[in-house]
Amino acid sequence: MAAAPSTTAVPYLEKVDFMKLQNGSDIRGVAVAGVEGEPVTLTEPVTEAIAAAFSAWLLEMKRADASKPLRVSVGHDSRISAQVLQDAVSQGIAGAGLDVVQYGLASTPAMFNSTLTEDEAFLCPVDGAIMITASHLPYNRNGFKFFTNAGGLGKADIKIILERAADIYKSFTDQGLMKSKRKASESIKRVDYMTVYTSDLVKAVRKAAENIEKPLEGFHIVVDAGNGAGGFFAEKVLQPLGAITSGSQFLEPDGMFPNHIPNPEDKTAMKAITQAVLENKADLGIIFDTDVDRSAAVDSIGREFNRNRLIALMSAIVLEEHPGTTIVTDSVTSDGLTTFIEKKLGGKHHRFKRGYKNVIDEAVRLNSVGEESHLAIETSGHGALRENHWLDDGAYLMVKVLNKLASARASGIAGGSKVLTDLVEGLQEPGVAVELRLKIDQNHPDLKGGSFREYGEAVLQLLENHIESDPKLQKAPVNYEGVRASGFGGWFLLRLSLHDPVLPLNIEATNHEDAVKLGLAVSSAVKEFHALDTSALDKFIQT
Ligand SMILES: O=P(O)(O)OC[C@H]1O[C@H](O)[C@H](O)[C@@H](O)[C@@H]1O
Repeated sequence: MAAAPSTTAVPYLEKVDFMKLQNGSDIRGVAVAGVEGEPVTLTEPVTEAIAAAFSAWLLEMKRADASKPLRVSVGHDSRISAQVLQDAVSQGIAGAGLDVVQYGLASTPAMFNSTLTEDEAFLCPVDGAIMITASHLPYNRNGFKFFTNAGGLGKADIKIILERAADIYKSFTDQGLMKSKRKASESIKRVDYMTVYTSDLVKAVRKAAENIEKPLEGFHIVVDAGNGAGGFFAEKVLQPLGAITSGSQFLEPDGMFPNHIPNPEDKTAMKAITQAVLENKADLGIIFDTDVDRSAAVDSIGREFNRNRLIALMSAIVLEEHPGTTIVTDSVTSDGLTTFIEKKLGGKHHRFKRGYKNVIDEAVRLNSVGEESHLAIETSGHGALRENHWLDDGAYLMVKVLNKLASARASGIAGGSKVLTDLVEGLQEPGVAVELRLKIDQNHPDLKGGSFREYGEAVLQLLENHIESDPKLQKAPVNYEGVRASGFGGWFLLRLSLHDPVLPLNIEATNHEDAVKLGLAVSSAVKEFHALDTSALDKFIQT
């Protein structure tokens, strides 16, 4: 029960209120009031407690070499709550006795990079980094991602930090908060770190192009940053490399995202960049999500390098450099992609679980047990390369694509982005590809007090039994998540969402009719589960 209304800046909160802010390996919540049914959960004191908890965690991690105060960098995307949360985060860090270095508008990968950069003039490397972002979520949300030089924090660390934050929060007083505010205002340092990060990207392309100063001279490349944090890519990366960037759009940060959702998985967003490429007769289009850890591209004739096609392109590039290497992907990749990677490119496709951190951790694990892997990539556009410290960086993925363009030009091959399009030649693409998200009603009596996860697992178990008794369906021989089967010239995967009480169903087939047959197979298996909202599936199989 909540305590009586108080005049303090620190209203009573339970530990569970903190735990609810965990979203896999991120923290996410509501930071702006005004949306019905979505009360603010990331208040300033909550944020300060989380930053203080991260600082305490970091102090423990780095205790051995903490002869001088630890440094933590703080950056944010274009959200309207960014400034308020940046102040609260800074107070949490300063209050814990650590040094705060603010970067202002930044990308998530740049924040990780700041733990690796060796440059004292920019107060680098930092010991820890906090990115304030909620990726492509609506304007009222926000959240945090945390990094050390070992990479992004995982689920288990986030849980510890939130538990600790709940305890710290309990000890907050109005006077204590005033004190940390004063401490922060006296000690915060500001650094233009994005200059360091972008010049690293520029250097990487120049190096790949035998140190030509402007290897992209003559290329016309348009960027769509969706009013997120990625606008820097046009001016600070492409232009110094000689590319023309006119026609680039939505480069100005605007946390209301007035043009489209900054998300390469969003159809409207992809349409917007495709249109910009065609209207400007550009060689290439590049699109980023809000915090630039994801990206996609569009070739000069408007074909998307997105989802399986982006993975195919990146696999082709990486397998040229590392023949035979294993490509780790998420679970919703197509059968056609496996054939392409294994038969055409001579690599190995390891289709693992959904979730960028899962994919990256799996690639790292494979290398540690002697299986060489250089690329971990998700259909969502998250991708990480071994050569880039397994940092999932949408901008770096595009650097690899630019390298390919530049080296083709250097060796006299003309034709704009055709060199890229040719690389994915032969990838079989389904006529129909859908993702239907089936919600589990957590208050339904069918759950019998159990969790939605248990309920979801029961649905999956029954579906698996059905597949085994259906001669038209073949269960995927190797599968790490949910239930995947092939049949009718296509496949489906039903799995539990990483975060929500939802069973996402992916279906791919040559045509709608076959996709419906796959949908019907799932539908007949799950029909007894009344807490499962199958309306999206019902609608699909009726059309
Ligand atoms: O399991 P889902 O609900 O489909 O969500 C899965 C997605 O969640 C987040 O957005 C992660 O950043 C992605 O890496 C992941 O793919």
